[in-house]
Amino acid sequence: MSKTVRIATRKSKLAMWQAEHIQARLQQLYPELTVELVPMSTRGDVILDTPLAKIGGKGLFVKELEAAMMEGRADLAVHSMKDLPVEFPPGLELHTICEGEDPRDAFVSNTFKNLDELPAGAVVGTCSLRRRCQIKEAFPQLEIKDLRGNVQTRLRKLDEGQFDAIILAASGLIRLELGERITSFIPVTQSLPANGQGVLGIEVRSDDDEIKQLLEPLQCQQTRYRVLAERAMNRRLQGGCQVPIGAFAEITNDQVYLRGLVGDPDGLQVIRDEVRGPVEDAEALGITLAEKLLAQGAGDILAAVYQQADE
Ligand SMILES: NCc1[nH]cc(CCC(=O)O)c1CC(=O)O
Repeated sequence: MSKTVRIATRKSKLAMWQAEHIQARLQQLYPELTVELVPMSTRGDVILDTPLAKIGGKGLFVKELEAAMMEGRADLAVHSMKDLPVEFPPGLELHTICEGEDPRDAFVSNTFKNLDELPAGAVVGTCSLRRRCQIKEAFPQLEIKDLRGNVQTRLRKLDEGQFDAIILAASGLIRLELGERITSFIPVTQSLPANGQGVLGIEVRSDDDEIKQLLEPLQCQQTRYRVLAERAMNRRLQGGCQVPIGAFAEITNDQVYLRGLVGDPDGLQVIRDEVRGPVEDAEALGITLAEKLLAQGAGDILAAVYQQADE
């Protein structure tokens, strides 16, 4: 039997690394299989000059990959869980949650050691409303400027002197073997990560039992609980991927410790709360936390953010 499995992926270096990582794991598990990559560009890769928060739109980075799967040009798609919309189109589903990389945000600078060291007026690059909100809340004297592009482009802009520091997901840098560029890891108490940060998810056709079977050994149960709790919170808040929402679940001894945050992009109003409970209740805990946040006004904050993005 010489079956071919095709992996749909974006063309960025990080996306390619992630797809190649899954390709290598499948190849190792099933030497008789031919595993191929199907690289493609998405709308999110093409529109590079507009802040992501403005173009918003759910699934900016996944629509083309999903079309390829629906049309049978690919069998699976590897995604950063963080960039995935909360819902999937009919006929497709998130099947595999792989083991996660470090979930924290990374502080990257050629001059300063961490956020606390930055002088007033220093310019920090990020286009994440979640990062912006938390930095502005704790350090209102800093200036936040939009920073777009793939990881390499962002580092180049820092090195050219356009920013005093930039914030990136640690996981992306580590995967690209750029871990030495991480000046310091930002504690989750200072920057609560995005839901699913550092985790790879694999999307497949719902009716493709053969592919699901092949992917089973790549599942990580601990990470699945984490992702279940975090995504349930986001879903209940109706948050897309470009919103100032933080969600981070730690799993220890079959217990979930889920922390959540909703704030406005300038960090003027930030709501935090947390819940704990057994892993079997991961999803319910996410919903409970979302409702606690909504009860404290998270809905109004998010509505204002969405309205601004539409203008
Ligand atoms: N939004 C872009 C994005 N999507 C996934 C990652 C890498 C981190 C991950 O695996 O979650 C990044 C880069 C970043 O946030 O710095």
